[in-house]
Amino acid sequence: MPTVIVVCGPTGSGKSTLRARLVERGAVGIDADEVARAVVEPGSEVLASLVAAFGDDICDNEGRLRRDVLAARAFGSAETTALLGRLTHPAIRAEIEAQLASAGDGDVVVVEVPLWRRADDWICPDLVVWVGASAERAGARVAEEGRMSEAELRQRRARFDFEAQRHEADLVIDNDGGPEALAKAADRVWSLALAADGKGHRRA
Ligand SMILES: CC(C)(COP(=O)(O)OP(=O)(O)OC[C@H]1O[C@@H](n2cnc3c(N)ncnc32)[C@H](O)[C@@H]1O)[C@@H](O)C(=O)NCCC(=O)NCCS
Ligand SMILES: Nc1ncnc2c1ncn2[C@@H]1O[C@H](COP(=O)(O)OP(=O)(O)OP(=O)(O)O)[C@@H](O)[C@H]1O
Repeated sequence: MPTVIVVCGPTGSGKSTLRARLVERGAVGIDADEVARAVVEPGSEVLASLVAAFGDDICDNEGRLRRDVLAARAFGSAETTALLGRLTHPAIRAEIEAQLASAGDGDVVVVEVPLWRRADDWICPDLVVWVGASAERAGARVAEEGRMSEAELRQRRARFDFEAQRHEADLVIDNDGGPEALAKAADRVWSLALAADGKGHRRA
């Protein structure tokens, strides 16, 4: 059995950076956002179902998803947000489960999955790590990267209950410090993962 770490937390908090630090220490990395992009490639069944639900104009002339258009339409209400999840999450989960199933005994697999909740009842990790950074700090970092403004980051964070997610985590990392502090936190996660040795919360 591999040891599975879930890394979750708000937009721009440092999840990918922590995942990268863990991969440097020997973990196998999985990024749910990357999987989520793969399942809506042109010609995919998931994209066809999204077009049927949200309209033809969520795609451009080449049949590629216009993410901003879908986001504007889907995140407008709780009902359409839930519909988006029903149409996309099964395929995302199936692909992540397949990648987990192909991991070897003794591997440490780190799954970065922003929207994970224990009640969703999938993955069954040995260790759940929540990475948080203040909206000011995370906003400054992503704005410097040119990825989004602080206002957009706040808007994205408001779409999901990250506080409830934080309360469910085994380990909470405050990533308002610098890269050295995050590297130390990665060392701590790594030693907890090695101690868990695939015998954590997961069901048989
Ligand atoms: C609608 C999409 C195409 C918009 O893409 P876009 O690149 O503009 O935004 P992005 O994916 O970065 O999402 C931004 C943030 O919105 C929030 N968010 C995304 N999906 C959801 C959701 N179903 N429910 C609540 N919040 C969500 C998260 O905070 C996320 O970090 C995209 O969010 C999507 O495909 N969502 C459905 C799949 C999903 O839930 N992905 C999230 C991780 S697996
Ligand atoms: N401890 C840190 N010190 C300085 N910069 C950091 C630190 N942690 C993360 N960053 C920077 O903050 C930005 C956001 O980090 P990252 O991409 O890891 O967040 P994320 O949670 O994966 O974001 P998203 O939710 O969009 O996937 C990046 O530019 C990253 O280099």
